[in-house]
Parts: sequence; C-alpha cells; structure tokens
Amino acid sequence: MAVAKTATTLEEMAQDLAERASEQLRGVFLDLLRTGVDAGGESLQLECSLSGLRDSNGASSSRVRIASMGLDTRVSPARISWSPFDRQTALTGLKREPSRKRRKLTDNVRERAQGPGQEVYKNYLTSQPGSGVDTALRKELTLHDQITQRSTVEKFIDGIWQSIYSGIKLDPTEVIEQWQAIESSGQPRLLTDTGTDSTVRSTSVAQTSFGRMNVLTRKVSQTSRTCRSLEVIVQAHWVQCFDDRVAELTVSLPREKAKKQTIVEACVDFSWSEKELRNKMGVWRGYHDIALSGGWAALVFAGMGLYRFCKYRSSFTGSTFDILKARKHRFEVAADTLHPRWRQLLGIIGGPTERKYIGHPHDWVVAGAGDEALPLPETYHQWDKDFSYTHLDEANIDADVWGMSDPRTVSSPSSDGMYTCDTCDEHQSDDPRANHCVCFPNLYGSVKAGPAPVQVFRTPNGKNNGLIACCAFESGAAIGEFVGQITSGLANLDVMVGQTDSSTYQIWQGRQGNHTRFINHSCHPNSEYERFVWLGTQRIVLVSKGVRAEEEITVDYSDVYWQDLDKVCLCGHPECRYNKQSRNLAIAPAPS
Ligand SMILES: C[S@@+](CC[C@H](N)C(=O)[O-])C[C@H]1O[C@@H](n2cnc3c(N)ncnc32)[C@H](O)[C@@H]1O
Repeated sequence: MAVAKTATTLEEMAQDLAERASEQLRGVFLDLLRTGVDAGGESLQLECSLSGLRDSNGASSSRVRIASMGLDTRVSPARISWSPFDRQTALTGLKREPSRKRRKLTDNVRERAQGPGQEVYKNYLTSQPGSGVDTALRKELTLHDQITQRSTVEKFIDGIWQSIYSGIKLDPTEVIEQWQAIESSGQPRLLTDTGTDSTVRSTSVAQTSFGRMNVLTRKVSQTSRTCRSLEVIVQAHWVQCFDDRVAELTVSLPREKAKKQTIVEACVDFSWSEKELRNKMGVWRGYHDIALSGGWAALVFAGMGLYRFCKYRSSFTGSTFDILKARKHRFEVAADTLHPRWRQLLGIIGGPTERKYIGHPHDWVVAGAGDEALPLPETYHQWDKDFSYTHLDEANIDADVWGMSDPRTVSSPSSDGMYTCDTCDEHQSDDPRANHCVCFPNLYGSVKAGPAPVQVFRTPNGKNNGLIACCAFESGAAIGEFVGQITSGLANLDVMVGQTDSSTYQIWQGRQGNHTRFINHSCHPNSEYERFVWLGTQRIVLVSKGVRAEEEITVDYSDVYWQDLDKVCLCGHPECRYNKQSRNLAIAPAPS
C-alpha cells in the first residue's frame, strides 16, 4: 500500500487501521476460543502490518506492525496476548517523530485505563502490583479479561450511561447565570463574595479560598459541559438543515450540484474554506446519526469520546446504530428522571422540551429493543390493579412491630463516640471528612454517589420484571443496600430474613424499597448478599461477583426459598436446580 500524505494524516490512518485491526483480531481469537478450537498445544500468532510506506524522502520504509495477537493453547485455559498499535515501531518505520496531536491520539494505553466505563479492565491493570500501565497492557490476559474488554461501541455507550448517572447537571439557565455573573462586574465574583454556598464552610484563609475555588470551578465546568452539549445539538441539527436544503435544490439541480451549492452557501456564512467545512461536516454528521438512532439523550450525554468516535467513524456500522436504537428509550428514561431539565437544551433548535418520563428512574420499566418504557404499576396490574411502589433510600422501621427500636442494632459507639468497622478496623462516620472506612464507599461514608446505574426491565422469559446493569460492576462493588420495611411476622410473602445476636427481623419490599426489590433468582448468580455493619447497625448489601454491562443482575435466593415453593425456576442456567426437569426428577427420580 503506497501512501503519500502528510505525516499527521498517515499516522492517523495507521492509528485508525490499528484500532480496527485490533478489534477484528481479538474477535477472531475470542470466537476461536469460544468454539473450543483444538490447536494441538500450539502457540499461534496473528499479525497485521502496513507495508510499502515511504518516508519523507520518498524512500521505502520497513514493514510497520500495527496490531498483533498471540494465542497460546499450551496453557490451560488458553491465553491471548495482545500487542496494540506500537507507536514506537510504527513511527520509526515512518522515520518521523510523533506529532504532539498524534502523541495524544495514539496514547490508547492511557485512554484504555482512564476512559469511562473501563472499571473492570482498569482494576485488572491497577491490581498488578508495581506494574506500569504500559507493561500491564502487554501482559498476557486471560480469556475472561479479554472478554471484559469493551469494544469501541460499548465504550461509547458506557460513556453515555456514566454521564447520565454522574452528578453533572445540564441546565441552560446555568450558562446564562455564569454569563451574567461575568458581565455585571467583570470580576470573578465567587472568589470575592462572602459565599453562601453550602459547600463553603471553611475557616482558615487557604481553606476559604479553596472552598470558593471549588465552587467556581464546579460551576464553570458545569457551564462548559452544558455549552458543549448545546454545541453538538446545534451541529447535529445543522446537518439536518443542510440535507433539507440539498433536497430543496435537487428539485431543479442534479444532486451533486445541489450539494456543492449548499456547501458554498454554508462556506460564505461560516467564512470557512470548503475543506474546513467538509472536515467539520464529517464529524457533525456523526453527531446527527447518533441523535437519529439513539435519540437526543445519547448525543447530549455522550462522554469525552464523542468527537473521536465521530471523527474516526470506525464503528459507524448498521449494528452500531441498531444498538443505539435499542437503547433510545432507556437513555431517555434515565435522562428525564435524573436530569429533569436536560430537554430544555433542545429549545435552542426549537426541539421538544417537554419531559417524557416523569418521576423516579424506577417508576419506569424499560422494555424490549426500541420499545417505549412502561409505567411500573402497569406491570403488576394482572395481580394487583392498585399496585403502587414507594421508593426508599433508607430502611423504614415498622413501628407497630418494633416501636422506637431498630432490631438491626448490633453495637454501640465506643467511649469517644466513634464506631469502628469490624471488617477494616477503621473509624466510620456519615461525615465524609471524618470517615476512614472504605468498605463500600459508594454506599457509606463518602459523598453520596448518585443512583446505581441499573434499570428495572421487562424480562423476556416470564419472570415479569428484573434488574439490568447499564454499566459493569466489578467484583466486590456494592450494587445497593437491601432496603425495605423492617418488620416481622409476615407469612407467604417474599421477605429477606435478617438476624443479629438478639433479634430476628424481616425486610419486606413488596410495596416499598429500592431497586434490589426487582432482582430475580439465578442458580448461577452474578451477585450475592453480604452482611455489613454500618454505625452499629446491621445492613444487607448486594455485592457484585462481576456483573457485565447489559447483564441481568441476579442472586441465589437459596434452597430454603425454593424448597417448599410451588414454582419453577426460569433462570435458564444449564445447572438450574429448580427448573421443570430438576423438580420432576426430585419428585420422581428416573429408574436406574
Ligand atoms: C423479589 S421479586 C423479583 C422481581 C419480580 N420478578 C417482579 O417482577 O417483581 C421475586 C419474584 O420474582 C419471580 N422470580 C424471581 N426469580 C425467578 C426465577 N429464577 N424463576 C422464576 N421466577 C422468578 C418470582 O415470582 C418471585 O416471587
């Protein structure tokens, strides 16, 4: 392949090819491993190279390896070793120094470790003691680690979920407020005001200015994020207007001429060269296509990777758009319920600003690919016409049963008024500045993390609703506390039984609780309940055993639950203990 282009373009092309090839090679090997290929104890190497490249003097350079993957079937389980785009070799091959831009773009190692949605993979890397990220990436990865690597599309979708579930606040009024603050005084007001913001509670001079700087930085970052969203909305909409103008001109002109004339009109208005406009248009069309398939929420909440995703377009395939289409209503449920004002941003292009999904995120049950979400009560009407569900953040004690006492209490504070964690031995406190226990930081002791990135979904196989993970939960991460009404004496209802040295209690979630209420049983679950004591009170926490994005979250309800139940388990696992066959066999074993 002879290439005669500028260094930047060539490097970009090599990077683009490397990314595509790496993804393909990995897929090929993973498919082989999944089908149980018998490579006869061999070590195989698959390589992808660029050859015929010329350096700046026009001389041929050596072959440049852009991706390589090894499969070692001599070990069990078979291992894949992966060498991504080797910038050093590639650029030596091209006899050119990496440009500053390229250095950033090709630094996929760091991006892989830091990009949104990389929790599972990131933890693999950081769990290698003393290993630098670069060396860790080159380490041999097990099949499981390889599978948990996310494709470009999956990473992009992770980015959307992460920003929807993060604390970012997208609100056009913020932009106006910040602008007015600058215009009215020309001073950085937050730095000179006495400050009434609740986050500014400092005492020393440095603390005071740090606190104010925190507030200013938060507000400006938020404003900038909102502006960026406005920018991509306008640019995506511009593409629609461009297409409409071309269509209009096509009535009297051949299509190519109509397009050309529309570009010229735009260049005049933008004061840009045609090349500049065409480059921008390519990216903006990407924004337009994302909004068209995944809805405006997908575009507005796209993470940091949006520009890159649209610039390189290596994942712009029909299946990517199908994946986004399938999630459109799911993104909207989360965006509407967690960011009630986000649709106001669409006002800038005269788009619809009315919220579609109102209420709590779990007031809605997301349905099959591309279907609108259903109101939660509707999904229980066949059993209870008046079904309603109260969302709780904390357990609620049934005073008729327990009066003013909490049956979950297991210990009192020590003489200094502090509680110590019996797992990590550190002080616990609801004040993040005084807390040292890091056992479940997304649930206790830290600044409250946002809601867990999970949705109630319609199961396709007769279990009614279930809980689906939008993002991966690495093994050991808390998915939520089992929150409901703390009571006792209920019979014939699904309850969690809790026990301390002095009492036995039930947690009932039938009509009040949190998302853990919707978790189904599996004989091969991906999460489990753990007891944990927070501030002297027993808590039951749902902990991941390694949940992947888009997977149903399940637990094992235990044999005690199923024993005398007149029900069949629908978990579908090959080793299901309570499916129709297992139950029939248990009742009438086949004659030997
Ligand atoms: C705590 S709820 C889970 C959410 C429930 N699917 C719903 O729609 O409300 C427990 C109930 O879900 C159903 N369920 C959970 N796991 C199941 C499984 N593996 N097979 C069949 N039904 C299941 C049973 O009806 C069970 O009583």
